[in-house]
Amino acid sequence: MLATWATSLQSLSLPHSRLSPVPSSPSSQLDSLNLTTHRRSFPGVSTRLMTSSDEKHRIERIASSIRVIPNFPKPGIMFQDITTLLLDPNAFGDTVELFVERYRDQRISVVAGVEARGFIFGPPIALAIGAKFVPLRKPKKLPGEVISEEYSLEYGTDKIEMHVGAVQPNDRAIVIDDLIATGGTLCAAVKLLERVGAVVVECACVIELPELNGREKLGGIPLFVLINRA
Ligand SMILES: O=P(O)(O)OC[C@H]1O[C@H](OP(=O)(O)OP(=O)(O)O)[C@H](O)[C@@H]1O
Ligand SMILES: Nc1ncnc2[nH]cnc12
Repeated sequence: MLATWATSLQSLSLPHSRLSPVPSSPSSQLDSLNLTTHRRSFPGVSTRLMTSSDEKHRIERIASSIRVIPNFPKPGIMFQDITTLLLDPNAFGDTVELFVERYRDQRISVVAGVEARGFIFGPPIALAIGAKFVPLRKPKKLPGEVISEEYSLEYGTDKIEMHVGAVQPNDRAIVIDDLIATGGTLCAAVKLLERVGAVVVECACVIELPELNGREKLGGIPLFVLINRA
C-alpha cells in the first residue's frame, strides 16, 4: 500500500502543549455531536463520532485518490497530484472532515492557507470551525500592505506574503497546505504569523514526504499529516 496513516490519527489526543487535548469524556463526546453556532455544517462534512477504523478507512480512501505522476515537473520528482482527490467528493469531504475534527474544539481563530493548494483545503476548514481564512500569497499578488518572508527552494529562493492587519497579536493560528517536502514553505508561513504576534498552534498537511525531513525546519511547531509518501 502506498499510503501509511499517521499514528497521531489513531488517537485524537495530542502529544504537545500548544493544542489542548480533544475532550474524551462521555459528556464532551455528547457535546461534540451538537452543532453549535460556530460549527456550521456544509456539504460532505458531518459531525458524527468516528472510530479508529472509520479513520483508517477514510485515510486509505484519501491516499488512493491522490495520483502520482513520475518525473513532473522535472526528472526524479514523484509529483503528488491532489487534483484527483478533488474529483472524488467523498475523499475531499473526508479530508476536510479529518482536519475539522482535529481543530474544531481548539479555539483556532485563524486558518492560514499557503498559495496555491492551501487555498483549496483551508477555506472549508475555516468555515467549519468558525475561524477566519488568511491567504499567504506568492509575491506581488496581494494589493494591500504586506509583510514578506523569503525561503529556500531546491534551486534558488521564493517568497510568501501576508496582508498587514489580517492577523492580530494573540490570534491562534493553524497553517494548512497540501504537502510538506523540504519544509521551507511552511517555515516561512510560521514566521509570518509569529512576526505579527500570533500563536501558531500547528501546521497541517494532507501529505508529508518524510525523507526530506521538512518537519525539522518547523522549529518545534507541531505538524499533523494524514498521509506519508516515500
Ligand atoms: O516543503 P516545501 O519544499 O517548501 O514544498 C512544499 C510546497 O511545494 C508545493 O507548492 P509549490 O511551491 O509547488 O507552489 P504551487 O502550489 O503554487 O504549485 C506545495 O503545494 C507546498 O506549498
Ligand atoms: N513531490 C511533490 N509533489 C507535489 N508537490 C510538491 N511540492 C514539492 N514536492 C512536491
